[in-house]
Amino acid sequence: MPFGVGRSLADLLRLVVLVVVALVALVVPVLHFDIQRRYLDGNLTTLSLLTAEQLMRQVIARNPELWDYEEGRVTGLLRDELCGVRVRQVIHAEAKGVVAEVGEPPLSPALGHRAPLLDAGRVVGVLETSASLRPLLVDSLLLALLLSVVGAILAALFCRYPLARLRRAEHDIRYLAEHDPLTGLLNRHVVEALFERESARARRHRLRLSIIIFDIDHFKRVNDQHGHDCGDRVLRQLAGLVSRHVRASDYLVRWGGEEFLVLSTHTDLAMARALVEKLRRLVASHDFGLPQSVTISLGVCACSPGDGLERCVSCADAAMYRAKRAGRNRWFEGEGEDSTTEG
Ligand SMILES: Nc1nc2c(ncn2[C@@H]2O[C@H](COP(=O)(O)OP(=O)(O)OP(=O)(O)O)[C@@H](O)[C@H]2O)c(=O)[nH]1
Repeated sequence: MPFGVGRSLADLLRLVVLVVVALVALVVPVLHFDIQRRYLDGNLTTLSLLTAEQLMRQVIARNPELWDYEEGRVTGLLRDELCGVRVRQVIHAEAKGVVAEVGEPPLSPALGHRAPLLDAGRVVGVLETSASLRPLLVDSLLLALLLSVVGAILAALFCRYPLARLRRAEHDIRYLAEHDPLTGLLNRHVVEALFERESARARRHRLRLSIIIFDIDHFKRVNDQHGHDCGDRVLRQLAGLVSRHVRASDYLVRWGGEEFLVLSTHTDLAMARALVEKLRRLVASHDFGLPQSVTISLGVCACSPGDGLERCVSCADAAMYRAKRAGRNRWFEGEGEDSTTEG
């Protein structure tokens, strides 16, 4: 009968790790692309500001066979990297249109610049520089892929080791908070939340919900006559016995010392009566390894829709005390109309 509420710290941490990995894999490549684009843009601007003379000096130094300089005009082709970037240049002579074009126009998306081409202070044409952004995009996409893979591996390792340890610790803490250490049953701290959940479900599906409270008869005598350890053993045996005979959809709770509560879902009063009688007989006929038999007194209450936990418990509790007063080893139902004794 596992019971857990709320989102765990481990779940929250896992979410944070996934968000961080996704952000890094997204933001770093975008930043990388932006920085590279600015760098390229700066280089194109620098190149556009070259004078014809400077341009010629650089170009001829690199490709002397391709270049020709006549009457202060630049003609010819440049296929090279200037200022560290591969560029396409279209050089216009004054009023003569394009006189030189370098390579194919870059595929879009591309960056472009236009600047006057000067020769000895005279404008001899227009220098256009442009560069494709595709290599940068490819680089950034590869970086995103790399970061995603590395991030996924790190996140998987984190979830497998530190997070798994945290999850186990959380599980242990939750188990201790929700269970009774002696019997392993749920403890009374969880009943409020359980009842809220199950009564909401019962209202939605028009089902009935019953509460049974039972208490071991003269348990003090067991402790006094056979010792506290023997009393503990009886409590553990009783818990195991009853939990094997209630439905998986029922909740068996150690309510206090030698008192137990069953929150029985999908159970109306007729079914609850049958259950309490079954439990009473079961315990009374079980061999706990003691000279005397162990019996229980029970109280049952079929909760009405809208009843709170407190009302249902006090109804079942009052019925159980009536059973004690009436001689023990018997059960009463809430509001106390009926009772039965050992058959
Ligand atoms: N061994 C053991 N005894 C417990 C534990 N919790 C409560 N008890 C004992 O349960 C006994 C309950 O005694 P009482 O409240 O007088 O009830 P009772 O003797 O069962 O008598 P009735 O309930 O009236 O039938 C006390 O002796 C408690 O010490 C526990 O965890 N282990």
